[in-house]
Amino acid sequence: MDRTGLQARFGLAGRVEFVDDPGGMVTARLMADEGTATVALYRGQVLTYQPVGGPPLLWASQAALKANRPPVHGGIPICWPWFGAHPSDPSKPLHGFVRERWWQVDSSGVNATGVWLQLSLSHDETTLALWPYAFRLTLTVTVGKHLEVALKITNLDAEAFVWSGALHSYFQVTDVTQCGIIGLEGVTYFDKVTHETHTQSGPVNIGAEIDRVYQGTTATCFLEDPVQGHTIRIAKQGSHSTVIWNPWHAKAEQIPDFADEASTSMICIETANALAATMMLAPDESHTMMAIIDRLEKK
Ligand SMILES: O=P(O)(O)OC[C@H]1O[C@@H](O)[C@H](O)[C@@H](O)[C@@H]1O
Repeated sequence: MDRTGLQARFGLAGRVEFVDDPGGMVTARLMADEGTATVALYRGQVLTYQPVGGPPLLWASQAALKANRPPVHGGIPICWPWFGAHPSDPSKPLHGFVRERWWQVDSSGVNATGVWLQLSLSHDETTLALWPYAFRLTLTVTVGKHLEVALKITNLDAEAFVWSGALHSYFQVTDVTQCGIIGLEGVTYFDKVTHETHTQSGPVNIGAEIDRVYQGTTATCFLEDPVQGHTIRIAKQGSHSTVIWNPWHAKAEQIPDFADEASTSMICIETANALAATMMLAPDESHTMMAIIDRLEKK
């Protein structure tokens, strides 16, 4: 559907409007009294979130958006139905296939939590060729006092299926080397850089490549940015692992559209179900994984 058709069906005066992102792709802008967010319909990807009175909280590669070259690093890409490499076939796309598809707009509205938009994506011939199960995903993005991103996964198949995935959130920081992530103390993680397992002690600090899957954790994370003078709070539901990722300078150079300075101005804290948190869904069963993001000002 074109932008005018979307505006006529799902636009809400002063609350929901359809605009183009820097790459000319149609994007929904949600405007609440407490903040704004944009959601790209291609990829089903939240691109921006800015609470009123504060800076943007999500980082996105402007070069990637302009070029519209997959994968677009930034905002909140959705990894599904597998996280990372496909478990048995490395030729299949990293992080699954739903971030390179058009999502359908189902509805929009305003409720007590804020301004919301619901998108959905279901199986088709191309998804069945990559992954042989019938499914439906609904993505509900709500902006109010927080940004809430809820991914509901429903098994429409006659067989049970196993999935892993993530809301792969990129956060904007001033200088990541001065930040700390609180909330993962005592949690065991698999380090994808060294292939070792360790237990976190104290805050997570970043000064080199980091790619870790923290396992068996439902904890809220707090990203402290002393230069900005605020903390970004990332709470979650229906998620049993948290992924922390920054490619750092050398790896960033190998990623198209990932400017070198991005290594110090962003950090991914991903609401995930990965590795040991891989889930099985029986026919007709659903599961919702949700990230709830807001900003705490330094008192
Ligand atoms: O470049 P992509 O496909 O968006 O993936 C980025 C990164 O995503 C992280 O979640 C993974 O743990 C990393 O291993 C991966 O490199």
